[in-house]
Amino acid sequence: MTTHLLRGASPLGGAATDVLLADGRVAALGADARSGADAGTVTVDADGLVLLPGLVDLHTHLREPGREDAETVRSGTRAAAAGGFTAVHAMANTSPVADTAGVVEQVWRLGRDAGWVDVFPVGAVSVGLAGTQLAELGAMAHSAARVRVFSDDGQCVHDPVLMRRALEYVKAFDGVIAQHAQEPRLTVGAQMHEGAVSAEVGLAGWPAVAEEAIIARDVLLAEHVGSRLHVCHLSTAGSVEIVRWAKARGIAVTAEVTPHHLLLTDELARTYDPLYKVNPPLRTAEDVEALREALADGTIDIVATDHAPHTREDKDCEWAAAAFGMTGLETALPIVATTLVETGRMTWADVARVLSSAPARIGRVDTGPTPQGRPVAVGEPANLTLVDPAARWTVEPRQLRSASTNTPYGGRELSGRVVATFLRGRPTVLDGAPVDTDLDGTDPR
Ligand SMILES: NC(=O)N[C@@H](CC(=O)O)C(=O)O
Repeated sequence: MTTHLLRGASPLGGAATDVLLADGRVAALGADARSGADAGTVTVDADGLVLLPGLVDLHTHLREPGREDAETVRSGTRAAAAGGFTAVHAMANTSPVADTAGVVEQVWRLGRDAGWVDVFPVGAVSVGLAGTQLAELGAMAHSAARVRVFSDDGQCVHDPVLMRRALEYVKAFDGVIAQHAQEPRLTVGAQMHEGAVSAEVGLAGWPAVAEEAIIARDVLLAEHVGSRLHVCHLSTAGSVEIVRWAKARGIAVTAEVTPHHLLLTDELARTYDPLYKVNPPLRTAEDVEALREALADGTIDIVATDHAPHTREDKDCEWAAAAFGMTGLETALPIVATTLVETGRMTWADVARVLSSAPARIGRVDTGPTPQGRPVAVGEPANLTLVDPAARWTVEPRQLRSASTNTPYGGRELSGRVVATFLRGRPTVLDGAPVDTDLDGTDPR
């Protein structure tokens, strides 16, 4: 395998050094890296670039099997690599649902064959996401896909008995239940955040309490059974308060926030453009500020994209008829850089934590056959991302690599750009573009 020398890279934004990648690992740093290079080594000019551990997404919708018109494992993971990711967890709301060992193994194999990032399938909690009968959690955990994260995402596990059983069951293999916190009876027909804007624009509201009531119940359930709970996409200031309380009490809860909930507000619903329709909904500026603060102070553990690609037919229609969701893999890091690093509230080391080491740890993929989210250190797998922190760029939806174009950021200027991504020492992205020819040369679109 070709060796690479990253010249003048700044690991986690620290002092510049040279980094040698050989045999899939970080082989040497500094002067040792230079002396370890040989005639066949490819040099990458990393002057002024921040070197991060490869990003790990705990919440990606890849749509395969079933909705390959919106995204395939191949197209979604290529977009992920372009966004600096070396691993994604693929959500279970596919068709068929990933609720058996067979389906999770299929998704895992598709990911391995595509070769862009490691794909770790998420298993459904309930059969068919129907919320009534526990899925084959053990069979999925012991399959080749080694599932550790279970979620009915898109649906809430609203039955407290089922949730309790799921929390108890996954303890046997150190799994975690990732809850989509949405009380269904409080959100029947809901279209957007319930508040002043929903009243003005006349769309059915989705109260903050519908999220907060489930989180409050679930942290208490997790405490009661002594199991791990992960809360997906926190969107309200009240949710932050509950998670803060639960952590102070020693409950084993972790939480994520999406890039869009760190940046966008319900004011955008005034456009009636379904690009801004998402589950959970965009909230108020006060909620956005509480989420930023909670990410910076560690109450929220990670940023997860909730990349939710949808076809033009499913998004280019009137608001009430449109699907919930927005793409996010290629804009996640720049949004964190723009909202939190550029403003001095987080360092690049913090970014490495919230977008790599912490999600890998929660998903239990920091160990095992293909460890992710490891430190940038000699001997560790060379899953790495080079970022230009000074780059400013304007999002052009057609230039993004997802098979779907439902990004809410078109025309928006962001800071920070992924220049290169390495998966076990092999470049998947160079000069900001996916390295198609090193793989099998096919363009998924
Ligand atoms: N996050 C979203 O808005 N959409 C998700 C599922 C969901 O509804 O949570 C999707 O799969 O499209």
